[in-house]
Amino acid sequence: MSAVFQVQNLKKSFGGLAVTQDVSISMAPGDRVALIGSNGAGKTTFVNLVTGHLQPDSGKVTLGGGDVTSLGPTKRVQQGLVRSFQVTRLFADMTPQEHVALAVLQRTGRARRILGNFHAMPDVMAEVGELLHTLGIDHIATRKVSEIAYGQQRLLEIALALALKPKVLLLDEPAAGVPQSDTPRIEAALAGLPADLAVLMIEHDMDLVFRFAKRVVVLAAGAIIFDGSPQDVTKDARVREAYLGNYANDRSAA
Ligand SMILES: Nc1ncnc2c1ncn2[C@@H]1O[C@H](COP(=O)(O)OP(=O)(O)OP(=O)(O)O)[C@@H](O)[C@H]1O
Repeated sequence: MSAVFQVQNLKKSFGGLAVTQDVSISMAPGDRVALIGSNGAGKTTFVNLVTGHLQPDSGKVTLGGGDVTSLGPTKRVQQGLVRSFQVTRLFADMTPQEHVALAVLQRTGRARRILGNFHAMPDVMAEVGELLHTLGIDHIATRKVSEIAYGQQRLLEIALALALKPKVLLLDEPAAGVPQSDTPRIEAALAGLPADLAVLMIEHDMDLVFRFAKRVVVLAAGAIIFDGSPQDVTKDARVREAYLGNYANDRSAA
């Protein structure tokens, strides 16, 4: 299938430090890719280059075949490249329903009529209901964010990203900070993401990576050292040395 998202030969240095070194990744609709790497490997910088929060020194980012390298974050979102919102950007006094309604209104160019009467807009209410249902948080739709569990807030982040109808979704550690007892809910939500959406997930939890990803990309010192199947990643000598170490040994012993 042809690529919906491509990064070609991306480079970025901070002073003398090359943080992104000739990185190329291509994703097709429906891809489920995990980006892993140790602390300081360059994952956050890579995501910021992709979203437009940072400009590369050289290289190209294309979305649906169009070059978006010189576009800022807002334009990239409008074209379908969406990063999940962060819990820190949720409003404590607003409900999940209001958050998602606002995102839908924004996407459909009706944000000026903010919240006032979205209850009277059947299309908005239907979409909000469906999204909250997809993420398994419809039962807390009208509670304040300050009253819902952290794991539910993280699911709301994903609902907000989906409300923008992305073609490519970047998920930044969706299970980080979520109690172990709630991670199955996050995994179920991830399993229910739209089949044609390309998803790139940055994640440290290797169990989640192996359950979610069909492909794993490993960054080390700003460069891609592996891009392949989850089965092969644990066998790769460079990956074991740079990152997986004990995890790979445990899995092969199991
Ligand atoms: N604005 C900046 N100025 C200078 N150096 C930076 C800047 N941003 C990141 N770096 C450096 O670039 C390297 C990669 O950082 P980055 O945050 O991208 O890694 P990471 O893989 O996301 O790490 P973590 O998992 O800890 O978030 C680090 O050595 C970091 O100190």
